[in-house]
Amino acid sequence: MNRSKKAGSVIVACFVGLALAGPLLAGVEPFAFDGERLLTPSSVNWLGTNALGQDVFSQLSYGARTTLLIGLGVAVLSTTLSGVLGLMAGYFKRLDPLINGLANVLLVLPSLLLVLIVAAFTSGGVWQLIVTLGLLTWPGYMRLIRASVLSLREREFVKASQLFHGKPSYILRKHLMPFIVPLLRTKFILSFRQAVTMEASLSFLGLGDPNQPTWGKMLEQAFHQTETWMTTAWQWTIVPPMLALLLVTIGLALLSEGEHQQGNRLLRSYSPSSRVKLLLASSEIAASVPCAHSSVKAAEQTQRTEHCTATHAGSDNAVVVHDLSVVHNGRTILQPMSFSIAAGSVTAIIGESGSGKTTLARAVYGLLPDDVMSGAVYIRSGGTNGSSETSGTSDTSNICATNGSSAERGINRWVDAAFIVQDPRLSFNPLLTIGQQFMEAMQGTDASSITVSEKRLAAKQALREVQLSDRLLDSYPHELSGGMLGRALLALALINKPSLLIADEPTGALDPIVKWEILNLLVTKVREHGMTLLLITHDHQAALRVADDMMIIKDGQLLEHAPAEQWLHHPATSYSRELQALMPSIRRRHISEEFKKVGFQHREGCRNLKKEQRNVGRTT
Ligand SMILES: Nc1ncnc2c1ncn2[C@@H]1O[C@H](COP(=O)(O)OP(=O)(O)OP(=O)(O)O)[C@@H](O)[C@H]1O
Repeated sequence: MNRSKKAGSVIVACFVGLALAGPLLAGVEPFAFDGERLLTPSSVNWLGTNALGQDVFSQLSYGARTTLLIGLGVAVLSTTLSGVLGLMAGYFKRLDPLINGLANVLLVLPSLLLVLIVAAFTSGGVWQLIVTLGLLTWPGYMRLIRASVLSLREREFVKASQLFHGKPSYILRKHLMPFIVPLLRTKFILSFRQAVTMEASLSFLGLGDPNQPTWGKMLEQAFHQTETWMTTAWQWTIVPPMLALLLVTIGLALLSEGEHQQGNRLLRSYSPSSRVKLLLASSEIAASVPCAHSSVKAAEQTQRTEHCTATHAGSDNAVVVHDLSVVHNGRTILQPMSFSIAAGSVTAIIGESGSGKTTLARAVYGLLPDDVMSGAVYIRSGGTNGSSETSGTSDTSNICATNGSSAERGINRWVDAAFIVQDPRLSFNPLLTIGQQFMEAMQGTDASSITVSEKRLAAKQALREVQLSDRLLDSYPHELSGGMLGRALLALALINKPSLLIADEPTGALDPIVKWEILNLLVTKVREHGMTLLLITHDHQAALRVADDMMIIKDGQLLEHAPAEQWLHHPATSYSRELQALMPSIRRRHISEEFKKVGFQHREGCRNLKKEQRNVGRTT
């Protein structure tokens, strides 16, 4: 329970206590003429007496009963109507026009006028007021709930339940209701508060129930007695009911704010982490970062240290991770780890299911909330704004540009780094065309000088690069096959030429042929543009075939981070040997042969790239 909710609960609980125990403690009826007029507070009359000689404390506590009863009654009735009618309107297409039409009629009616008329005709009876307010205040939240149900109704889990002949009542109760409970809680509190203020206003206007003591009526009586203002009597006849009304509404407001904050928790958890920053003076950061994981025995990692030292010494890192750890609800998911990824390299992260690969990728990309993540991640700035230059070319200038105040900014998603998820359908908004989503991705760049038609041209080019027709720009995601969506996502990730591309099982949902096509395309494009790839995969053979470096994760611990060939021939941990034992030996030999070829080509490519970078650096 958050602080607002706690404070609100305490205040409301105090008034519930007053409503329950107050009348017993007062010992007198609220309308009994018990003492002299306008008696000051004393041990007999705790809050003195009013101008009619009635006990103020007794009226205040009986008033709390009436107020809370009306609040509760209206909240229950209005919330039930909102929930039930919202569910029915959203789920049953035939009932929707009827319920929605009724809601529209009620929304345009002047509800305050209706309440006044009903109160005037029914002498302000408590139950009449509850029914009137309950019947008039459901449409707003009903429409919110209906909208949620309309969208939830199209989700796979609801469709699956319908296919298994789940009864509507079961689907509504089990699958849809849990989603709208937070809305109902907020609605309950808001209706309660609205009813309390409405009742007080009606009583103050003399339209409340004359047989029930209420805070509004106490105020009305006090305001109409001139002695109240001529003497100090206002201190006990006006302040207590006024304060009670104020506190109850503040308590309810705090409760609703607490609900709101709680509801936003999920949303907040997806706000970009401030621990992921742009890599600035990379050499300084790199020098302070131990390359190997501290928990790995020193003897086991001599060779790796050489590799890492070489990586740091070049200060040519695309990613530097410093003391990164992730703890979810007290459970350590990632143990502290520090490493760096060389710019332009492909690093495969492998490990068994649940070892923390996705968590690591999400932490590096800044998708985890700050409160579960500690340490820091630095990512080299990227983005060529769709130009045909390689990101390697832009990197040099970007690193220089970040040596100032702009270096403090967090990374720009899709521009400095991009994330490809296992199911491309989850990355695309189903309601926007592919083209619109490309435009959105390009907004993060320094695109003020680029016109819409130029952006569209860049998007078309990106689609062609992944062998997709540029006509797909006007298609919606559901019109594309899984393989096409995979390619489109790759094109989207490449559009700004980010310096880092994180791919979490990018081919997991595809058939073996398309899988290889996409993986090849991914690695080819990454190499072509001099980008850095962090590839999470369960396919160890594929990882060995395409990766320069391997990262082995087990139980949230970075066991090994070594060049792929070295890892293959000299695994440093028994876990790596176990993983390798699962790979067919014939394929291993084949991969080993391939390494010689691919490794040579890659080294050549890197050398050429660095030469190009130096040349561009000189000319600029
Ligand atoms: N939001 C979360 N709250 C609590 N625990 C989580 C959360 N996200 C992940 N975990 C836990 O962290 C551990 C690692 O999960 P993660 O998804 O990173 O594994 P993985 O190696 O990517 O697995 P897979 O290969 O199956 O995708 C799991 O035990 C998971 O239950």
